[in-house]
Amino acid sequence: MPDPRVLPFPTSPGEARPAARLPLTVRGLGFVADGTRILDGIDLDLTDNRLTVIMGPNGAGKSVLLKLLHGLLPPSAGRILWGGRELDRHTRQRQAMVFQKPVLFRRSVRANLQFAVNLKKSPEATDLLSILMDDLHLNDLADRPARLLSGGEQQRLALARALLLTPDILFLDEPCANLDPASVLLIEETLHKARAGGTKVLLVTHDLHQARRLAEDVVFLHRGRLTEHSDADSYFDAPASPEARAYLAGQILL
Ligand SMILES: Nc1ncnc2c1ncn2[C@@H]1O[C@H](COP(=O)(O)OP(=O)(O)OP(=O)(O)O)[C@@H](O)[C@H]1O
Repeated sequence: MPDPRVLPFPTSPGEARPAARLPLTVRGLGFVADGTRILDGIDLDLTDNRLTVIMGPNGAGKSVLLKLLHGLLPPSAGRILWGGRELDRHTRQRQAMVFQKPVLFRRSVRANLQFAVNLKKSPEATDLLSILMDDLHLNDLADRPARLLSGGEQQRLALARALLLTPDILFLDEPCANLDPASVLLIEETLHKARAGGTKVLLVTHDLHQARRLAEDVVFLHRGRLTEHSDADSYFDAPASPEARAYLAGQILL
């Protein structure tokens, strides 16, 4: 009997920390814009399937890092390897991204979701559609124009559409900013299920409560540099870097 809490992605049952389907290696990554160094010397290995939270003060470079990893910006220096290879069209198709401001088609909720189902062209996609519509409470909204939904409703739709692609990697950039607690809960429960189903989740959030609820490991950025990558327990209980300690204490970092 399949576990109804787990989305039916292909998975390796019984493994608490399975290897990521698409392991990431980053070496010496840098991004310069208009002569300003936004990211510098980033080294990072994400090789297992833990839910990784990326934290850091405003302007630290978190969104830029996600965009570089997803191929939305070109690096100025360094290398990003997915499964040992540079990002290509095939690898990109194994990734999905949810932005803080959802990017939706000017069509109904159902049409937005159907677009992703059609891309997958698999019989399982239709089953997954019905699970995600239930989980994210989208059934009553199905015929509404997506652009007229509230922020929380749009974000639930964006997450459902991303997960319909059954991505190996799911990037989320502050997906719960400005959402009410009920929407946050629905999104977090869905992320737990996606992670349990084998999707590697990389989430940017400023919400410490959310980070504590979700993170299994934490990457901390400060002024374009990666100062810490720790297990979540170590990060929250005894952060190794002075910058992360100050951030968690609510001090303004300059
Ligand atoms: N495409 C771009 N071209 C040039 N500069 C950019 C670009 N995107 C972001 N920046 C700059 O890079 C810096 C880091 O931006 P980024 O959005 O990654 O920060 P962040 O850590 O996500 O911050 P926040 O927590 O405020 O969302 C900022 O100073 C921003 O103005």
